[in-house]
Amino acid sequence: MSFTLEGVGFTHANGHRALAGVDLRVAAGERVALIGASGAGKTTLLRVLAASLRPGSGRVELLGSAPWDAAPRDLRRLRARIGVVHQAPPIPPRQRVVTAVLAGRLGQWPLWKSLASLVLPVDPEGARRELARLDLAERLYDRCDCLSGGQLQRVALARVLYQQPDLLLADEPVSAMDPALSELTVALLNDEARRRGVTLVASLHAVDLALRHFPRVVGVKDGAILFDLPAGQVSEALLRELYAAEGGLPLAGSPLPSPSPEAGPAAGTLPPLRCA
Ligand SMILES: Nc1ncnc2c1ncn2[C@@H]1O[C@H](COP(=O)(O)OP(=O)(O)OP(=O)(O)O)[C@@H](O)[C@H]1O
Repeated sequence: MSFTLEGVGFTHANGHRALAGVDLRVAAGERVALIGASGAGKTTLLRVLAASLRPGSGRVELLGSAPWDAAPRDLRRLRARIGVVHQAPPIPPRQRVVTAVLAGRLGQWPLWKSLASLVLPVDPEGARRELARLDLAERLYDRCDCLSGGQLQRVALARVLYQQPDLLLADEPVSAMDPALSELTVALLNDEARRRGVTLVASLHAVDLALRHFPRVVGVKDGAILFDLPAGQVSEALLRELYAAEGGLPLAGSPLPSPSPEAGPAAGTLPPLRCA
């Protein structure tokens, strides 16, 4: 089992109950989409799965260990095996793209290597390779505050691809991308998970993307699981119930261009900071 949640509940400090009685078991290598209206609890659920939020009730087991019973060092090791793509990537604005991508392995490298990489990137070719998969290789040495929201999301995805985690969590990873790029990016995430046998859980606003790319779809409503079904069994009636408060189904649309990986600048020395 990749993870097990049993009766998980979480209430915010202001008394707002974000999760209640959530049961979810996902086997290693499964690919699961979380869908649901805004405020349903998807981010909170992903934060519990990332071992960054301790639930107030219930049992959590992640990658074979109970994070909240583990010693601090074991908890750090566990977190290094979990890759998270945040809704708004927490990337320092002045950081170069290459450094942001290589940060994916900070939890796995010895301290000297992590510190060295902050000064002179230790594996620019590795970073370039992952960026190329997202058609962003030419921005390798740019500063992150020179990127658009969608480009920044691709940097965050390149970072998690570089990390090679055992459990990959993505919170609305394509929310700032246009429909065509969203389609390509969600397909890439699924290909990566399939190829490496990694467990993938992604929350998505676009229902059509979720149904097209993920074998298993979990509908979250009011902090609880409304349904947990193979994508082919998710009916329109269930979707209407899930999004009743939103007055319509959120869709992305899906024209499909082909990827065009581009070579970036030569590695080795750092070119001056620039905004391309
Ligand atoms: N820090 C907080 N303090 C109080 N309530 C919060 C906090 N963060 C989230 N909530 C509430 O918890 C509930 C679940 O929020 P969550 O972010 O998990 O939803 P979501 O499904 O990810 O929404 P969205 O799709 O808009 O990102 C919401 O009602 C939200 O208002």
